[in-house]
Order: sequence, then C-alpha cells, then structure tokens
Amino acid sequence: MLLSLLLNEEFSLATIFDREKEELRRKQTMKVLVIGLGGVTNGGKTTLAKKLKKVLPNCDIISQDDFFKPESEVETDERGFKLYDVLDALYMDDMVKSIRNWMKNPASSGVVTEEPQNTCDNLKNTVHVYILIVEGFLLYNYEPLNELWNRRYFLTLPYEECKRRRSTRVYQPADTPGYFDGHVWPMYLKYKNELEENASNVVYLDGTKSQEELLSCVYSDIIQELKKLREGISYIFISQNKNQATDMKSQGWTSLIMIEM
Ligand SMILES: Nc1ncnc2c1ncn2[C@@H]1O[C@H](COP(=O)(O)OP(=O)(O)O)[C@@H](O)[C@H]1O
Ligand SMILES: NC(=O)c1ccc[n+]([C@@H]2O[C@H](COP(=O)(O)O)[C@@H](O)[C@H]2O)c1
Repeated sequence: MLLSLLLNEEFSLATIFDREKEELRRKQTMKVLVIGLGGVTNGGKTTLAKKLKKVLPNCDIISQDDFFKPESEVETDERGFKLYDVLDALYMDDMVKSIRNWMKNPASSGVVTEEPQNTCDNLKNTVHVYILIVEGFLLYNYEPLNELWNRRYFLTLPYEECKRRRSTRVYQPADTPGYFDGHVWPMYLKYKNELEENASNVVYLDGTKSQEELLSCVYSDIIQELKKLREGISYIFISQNKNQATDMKSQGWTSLIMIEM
C-alpha cells in the first residue's frame, strides 16, 4: 500500500514536472506581436490591415467595427444625431477580452520558425511568432488597451478627403445630413488631440499616400519589430547535471535551471 502510494506520488510528480517543462517550453517558444492600426474614419485601416495579413506570417485581424453596440443602445443627442463616434457606442471590454483571448491562444495559420544558436541537436527549439492586427477608429483612448500594443500606427486624412470618402460609404444606420460636420469630424479631432497630448510612441501615417506605399512602409516597420522580438528571445536549459548545464551556458543558452533530485 505504502509502496503503491509512493509510486503514485512519484508518477504524479514526474507528470507535473513534465507538464511544467512543456509549458515553460511552449511559453519560451511562442511570441506574440500586437499591432494597433488606428486612425480616422475611411483612412484606409481595413484595406491596409487586409493587405498586411496577406504578406505577414501567422497574422490575424480584430476589427473594432465588430464591437459597436446595436442602434437601440447608442445615445442620441439633442440634434437627433446618434452618437456613434464615442467610446460609449462600443463594447470596449469585450474587445479587450477578445484580444487577450487571442494572446493566450493565438490561432495559427502556418508557423515562423527560427533555430537557436545551439549545437545540441536534440534540444533545438522552434520559435513561433504570431501577429495580431487590431484595426479601428478609437483604439488609443481606452486605457485598458494601452498596455497591449507592441506597435501603434495612426492613419490621418485631411478634412476634405475624409469627407469625400465618407460620403461614398453607407453605414447602418446611414449618416444623416450634417452628421459628418456635426459629430464625426469633431469627435475625431477631440480624440486625436487627446492622443497627441498623452502618447509619444505612435507612428502617424498619411492616408492620402497610395495603398502600395502605405503597405510597404508599415510592412518593413513590422519586420523590424519582429527582428527585435526574436533577438530578445532567451533560451532556458533545464538539467540535473551541473557540468552539462555550465557547458550549455557557454554555448549561448541564456538561462539555466538546475534540478536537484
Ligand atoms: N491609400 C488609399 N488611397 C485612396 N483610397 C483608399 C486608400 N486606402 C483605402 N482607400 C479607400 O478609402 C475607403 C475607406 O477605406 P477603408 O479601408 O474601409 O477605411 P477605414 O477602415 O479606415 O474606414 C475605401 O473606399 C477604400 O477603397
Ligand atoms: N458599425 C456600425 O454599427 C456603425 C453605425 C453607424 C456609424 N458607424 C461609423 O463607423 C465609423 C467607424 O468605422 P470606420 O473607421 O470603419 O469608418 C464611425 O465614424 C461611425 O460613425 C458605424
């Protein structure tokens, strides 16, 4: 009885140890990059996000447009304007949850691999990098989101061009006369001013540039971010043997865990 208990205990300890090793290895080898693609309505956010998804590895998109409240829950002001261009018109908490869920378990669409500089063949790791692009017109004025970004872009347009593009688009409900000048543009200026006052690390993009130019600029910038992310990766070697572990450190493994048994 005692022996069997001991055996069971040993078995479960070994299992837990294996699981922990596996979890550690998974965390070590999985990296996520969360990119914000914010900016003015009709600035080209959705267009650019879709183009980036085609050229970046393991890339998913979350769109803020999917988190608008239904019309019945959106406030109307004294002029009769539905107040869609404010944070209150959106289920922002749900959006944060969606991003966090993705970060915990990023959906994969192929893998990026990178071998560590290590000569011990049977211990080679594979690094999986997943990219999430979050696109939307009100991304950077909601505090709980601000700790999640690895990189933030903001598309701008001059008033005339924005108004022209907006007039060709049909929302549900459709814009009423005076809506752009009375609500959309003033709210855009308000949130943009707030952003300029509070945040420094935002890359502003001129939305009048061609789609190709914008894609090429953001693509190369993200590739630089990916490089930085990979260079920052450390490798942990777990060993029972002190000599072997010391040897591994000299081969470029940045962390060691010694197990005494
Ligand atoms: N770089 C660009 N130059 C000119 N028109 C563009 C550009 N990018 C997008 N568009 C057009 O502008 C409109 C709004 O684009 P969209 O990507 O839906 O903007 P957003 O998601 O920012 O509201 C669409 O008609 C799209 O074809
Ligand atoms: N998706 C909706 O339910 C809905 C309804 C009415 C207006 N809008 C407009 O959507 C705009 C934001 O989206 P875009 O950045 O894609 O234009 C806001 O300016 C807002 O006025 C969205």
